Amino acid sequence: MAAQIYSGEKYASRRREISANLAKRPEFHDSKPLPFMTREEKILESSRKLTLISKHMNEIIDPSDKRELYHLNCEVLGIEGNPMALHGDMFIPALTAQASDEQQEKWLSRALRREIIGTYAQTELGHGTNLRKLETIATYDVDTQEFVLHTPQITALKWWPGNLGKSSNYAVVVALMIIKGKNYGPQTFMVPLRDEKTHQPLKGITIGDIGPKLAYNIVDNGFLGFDHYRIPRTNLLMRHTRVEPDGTFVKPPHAKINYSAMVHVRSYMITGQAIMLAYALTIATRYSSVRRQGQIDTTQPEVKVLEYQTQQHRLFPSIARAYAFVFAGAETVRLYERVLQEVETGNVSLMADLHALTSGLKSVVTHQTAQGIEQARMACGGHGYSQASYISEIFGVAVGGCTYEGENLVMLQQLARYLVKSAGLVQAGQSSKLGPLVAYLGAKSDSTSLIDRTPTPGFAEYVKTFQHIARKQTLKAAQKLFGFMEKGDTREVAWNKSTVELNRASRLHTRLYIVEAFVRRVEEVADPRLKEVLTDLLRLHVNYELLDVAAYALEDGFLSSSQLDYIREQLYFYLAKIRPNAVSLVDSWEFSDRELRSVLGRRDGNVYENLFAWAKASPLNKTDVLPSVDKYLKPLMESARASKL
Ligand SMILES: CCCCCCCC/C=C\CCCCCCCCCCCCCCCC(=O)SCCNC(=O)CCNC(=O)[C@H](O)C(C)(C)COP(=O)(O)OP(=O)(O)OC[C@H]1O[C@@H](n2cnc3c(N)ncnc32)[C@H](O)[C@@H]1OP(=O)(O)O
Ligand SMILES: Cc1cc2nc3c(=O)[nH]c(=O)nc-3n(C[C@H](O)[C@H](O)[C@H](O)COP(=O)(O)OP(=O)(O)OC[C@H]3O[C@@H](n4cnc5c(N)ncnc54)[C@H](O)[C@@H]3O)c2cc1C
Repeated sequence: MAAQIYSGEKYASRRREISANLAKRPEFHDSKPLPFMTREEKILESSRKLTLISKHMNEIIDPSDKRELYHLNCEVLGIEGNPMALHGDMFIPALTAQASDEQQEKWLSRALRREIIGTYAQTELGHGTNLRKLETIATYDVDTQEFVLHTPQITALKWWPGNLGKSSNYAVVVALMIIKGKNYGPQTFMVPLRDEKTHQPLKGITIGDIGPKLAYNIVDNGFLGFDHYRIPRTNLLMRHTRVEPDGTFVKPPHAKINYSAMVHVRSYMITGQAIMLAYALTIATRYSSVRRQGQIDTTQPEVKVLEYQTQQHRLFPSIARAYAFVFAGAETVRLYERVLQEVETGNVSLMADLHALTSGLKSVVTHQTAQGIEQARMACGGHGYSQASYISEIFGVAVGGCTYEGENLVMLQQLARYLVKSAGLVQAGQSSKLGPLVAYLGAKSDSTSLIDRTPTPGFAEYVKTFQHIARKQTLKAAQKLFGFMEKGDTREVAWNKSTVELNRASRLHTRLYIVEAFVRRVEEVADPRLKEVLTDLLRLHVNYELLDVAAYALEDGFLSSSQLDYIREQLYFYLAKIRPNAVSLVDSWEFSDRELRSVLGRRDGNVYENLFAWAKASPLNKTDVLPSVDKYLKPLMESARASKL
């Protein structure tokens, strides 16, 4: 099963080897539990481990293999980030996709060797979503052939970029490019921020950390201001866009080609989110198979809480989602890598499809992941609320994905633009021009779903029902938009009046894609035992997901209420059928205890002993009487007693 999850036996077994190797190297382990450390201690600890990784990586992994590096990072550094997180996730991808060969020679090679540390500085105090209104300006000075970076007002301060505050000495900075008074929109520049030897900020640079956040606190998200700060013309990233010495602007082959670092993260983060959801579910499912509370049969001993149907309903559909997301994530990564290669040859035709797909997936997956993690926490009762479970940290890191790389409701609208265009083609009788991801929009629906009309309905019946729902909602939302425009609204106003419905269409389209990705993967499985378990999980998934969106199919009679009852019964049947495999389904992700960092979710199942040992190790328990008691509480109680006398 691990080979299914990790897209092949090779990587699945490499993960095991890497974990086994690290188990023998205590210097790579957390020196104490992360929840017992201050933010400064965590950053120090993470930097210590980063240095070790840098020194010894070649002994443990193949450093050219992104997935091996990712696993090493998960084991050693964990999810709370590290001082070079953005260096790998965005700085290097931005240089790879946007720097010219010459620029790569100069900077990328140094970045890969970690001679310099970089980040991606785009968001500002006043603007994150609307990139066309960023306020940092890069004005071209033809005389000196330099760009002058400037922060004209407080809202123009870069704000949020990860590792900008304290760790990075370079950044790929996004600024509005002005040449001879003309605004050429957001462009990307390579900008030195700190002296390479002293790490002191360079003259003209104001820089620092933005303070603690909900989670992800090992990362020093930062602020940055420029005071007429000059960089050479050749620091504009010029793989696709160019500015000649005389200020002539050479357009790229696609207007949004500079957004590639964002598309990179959106493509990869689907897998990252699946893994974080699986972390929380591993913890909650293991714990639920140890925790005994209450009886189902009063003549029998107390049961494991996992026997309760409500507990199964709380956890198992999310287990199915974690599988669905990791399968969909593998597809997006493949598409991203393909588009990256095609863009190199000048073919930008798939950029719009990739943008639409990743915009929808990042939004739906992050939202459902956060929901699933929070349910996993509640499934652990009181102990879920303790940081010993580590679920609160997993939640905090994962839920950040709803905001970063494009706020979810905004990104759903990006997909909606693509869907509306496709609906326009259908309306114009040009369905043959629809791309493969939206071809279903041009197909005709059956009048009713055939679910429950055959003894064991195949997945095709479910897919058709999801297609019907997504198609209906897309065409309806597009119709709403076109209707407002026909009545005289501008497109923008009409769009704003239709966005709730448009975003619903985007969600339904994306959920259909996720179901289809799951079906595609299960159909490929050759081993009959694996296929059976995954088929059960997929059946749980399609029934759960369909129930969740059934209103759309009920309202036009595509599904009847008796079919709905059938779907509900199927759901309950598969909850019970999956129960014996539940722990194996989470164990198959093969997370080591080190990687999980959860006292509650350890493989040994010795929950109570582990919790007690953890509590005893809490810094508050170093002494029996705290200084705060000596200083305040004792005098308070004493004075209360004295006044009573
Ligand atoms: C199998 C398991 C193995 C595990 C394997 C793991 C392997 C891991 C390996 C490597 C790991 C590497 C990554 C791991 C990542 C995981 C964790 C990551 C943690 C990261 C930490 C946090 C990072 C956060 C960083 C940031 O947040 S950076 C800032 C991000 N900011 C945004 O996203 C801003 C959002 N706004 C926008 O994007 C844009 O403004 C907008 C909303 C898209 C609008 O733009 P604009 O105004 O310019 O355009 P529009 O007018 O709306 O549209 C015009 C047309 O342009 C099209 N368009 C827009 N964007 C694109 C695009 N990118 N591509 C193509 N086309 C685009 C748009 O569709 C319009 O088209 P039209 O035809 O409709 O006109
Ligand atoms: C953990 C974390 C890490 C980050 N790392 C980085 C980084 O490394 N580099 C970087 O540059 N940035 C980074 N960011 C910033 C992040 O990318 C932005 O916060 C994000 O893109 C959202 O933009 P915003 O903050 O401007 O939200 P806003 O756009 O202000 O969103 C506020 C509300 O307005 C709504 N809204 C905005 N525009 C529209 C619209 N057109 N239609 C309808 N509703 C709208 C949103 O839906 C939301 O409800 C990070 C953020 C976080 C949380």
